[in-house]
Amino acid sequence: MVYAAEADPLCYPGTTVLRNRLDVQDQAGLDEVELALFLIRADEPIASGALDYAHYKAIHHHLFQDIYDWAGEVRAIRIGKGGNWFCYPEYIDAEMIRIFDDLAVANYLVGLWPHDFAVQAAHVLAEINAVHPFREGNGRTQLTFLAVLAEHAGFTFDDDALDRDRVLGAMIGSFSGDEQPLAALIADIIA
Ligand SMILES: Nc1ncnc2c1ncn2[C@@H]1O[C@H](COP(=O)(O)OP(=O)(O)OP(=O)(O)O)[C@@H](O)[C@H]1O
Repeated sequence: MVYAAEADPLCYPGTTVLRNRLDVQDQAGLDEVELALFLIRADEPIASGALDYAHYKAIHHHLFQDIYDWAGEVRAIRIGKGGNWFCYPEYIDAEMIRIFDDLAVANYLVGLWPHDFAVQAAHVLAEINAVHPFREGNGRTQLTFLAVLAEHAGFTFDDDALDRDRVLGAMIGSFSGDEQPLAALIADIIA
């Protein structure tokens, strides 16, 4: 997805196309290979971990390692979408550590009824989305982590039930503080 961003050293000069390991310099071509390589990695077992910030970064690295040298690394520039600016880069680490500390205190949402899991997981996802730690690949990392979190808590997670437009609408709503559509979406895809 194309971001509103400052001049970005990660992009080819004079473009908004991210430098990539395949050296594809047009956005349509990059979108195509990025999706193909992502799908291969998404099909592999996802890195196991402690459901902490390091694990979250390892998931991003796993998914995007074939495409970007900086896979698993936090962005260094300010970015936003649709008029919403995400966390400034200098505060990303502190915010992510806080979010994952809260998740640990909540015992990783284990032992909850599905409705309560959905409400609390929606809050975690909304917070991570507001931080948007990576330059690209945040949405796919969020959903992959949600699947890991749901399965760890004993739920099954139905990827196929994810509707892109519904996810987008729910995430945008959550940015403005309305987490209910995101909670309803999560409740619909876990069992
Ligand atoms: N205007 C917005 N405000 C808040 N969040 C947004 C907005 N537009 C998109 N998002 C969220 O940002 C995430 C997408 O981030 P990013 O483009 O880095 O990830 P991606 O994996 O490359 O893209 P996608 O999720 O579209 O496949 C998604 O969770 C999406 O719902």
